[in-house]
Amino acid sequence: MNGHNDSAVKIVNLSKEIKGHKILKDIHLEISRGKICGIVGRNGSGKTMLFKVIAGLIRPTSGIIEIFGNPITSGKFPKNIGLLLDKNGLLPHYSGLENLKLLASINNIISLEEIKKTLEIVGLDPEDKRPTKYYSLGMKQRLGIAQAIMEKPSLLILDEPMNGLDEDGVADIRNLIKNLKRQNVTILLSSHNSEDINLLCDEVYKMDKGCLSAFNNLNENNLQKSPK
Ligand SMILES: Nc1ncnc2c1ncn2[C@@H]1O[C@H](COP(=O)(O)OP(=O)(O)OP(=O)(O)O)[C@@H](O)[C@H]1O
Repeated sequence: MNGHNDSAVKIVNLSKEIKGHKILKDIHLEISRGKICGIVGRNGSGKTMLFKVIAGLIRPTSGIIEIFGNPITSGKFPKNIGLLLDKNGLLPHYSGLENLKLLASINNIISLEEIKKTLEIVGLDPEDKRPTKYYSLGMKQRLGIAQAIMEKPSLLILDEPMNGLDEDGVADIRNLIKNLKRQNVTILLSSHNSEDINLLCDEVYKMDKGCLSAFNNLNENNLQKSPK
């Protein structure tokens, strides 16, 4: 294996402009297979946009993105990427299990047993028949994470995975992320919590007004949410 084959994510000269507004500016990023890469940055700095472009949900204005050596084609969501975004698009009138069954039917590569097992892994009861509209924020977040990991992606993108979770929830998800790393899953995650970033990430980048740079100076001041 040469170095190139160890690259999980390779981004060169990536920019995204919407209506004259530069949202991502000349981004370069390379993540090796099996690493956890953290992205920090203020609200509105462009983290979510970067994740959407990497996942092929939004077409970049210019630049190259390769996932495990394959160029991303926008409009096609790659099967080896699991994605958790801040809005998780759950169907409110269906149970957690029904939501996942419906999503799993798109690719049809996992069994009902595997779906139920994933719900247990994230701490939800597969037999819970309540519609997700009655779920707490933390339960919805757990279900979103289950959706992202259920098909065992090689690259997992987690936008603020700890959002809405209580202390036990945060501990559960941290353990889950560490376990996935042991299985050589490459993880890209954003967080406003310096402890999560410190504990979990092998490398950290900071997004600032659409520019991405290496970041080594982790403290609360640098991770503040937004200018007040
Ligand atoms: N579809 C769109 N059209 C126009 N502007 C957009 C669009 N989507 C995002 N933006 C803008 O791009 C910028 C980056 O947004 P993004 O959601 O990526 O920030 P973020 O770093 O993820 O913030 P947060 O920490 O709040 O999640 C913001 O100024 C936002 O208003």
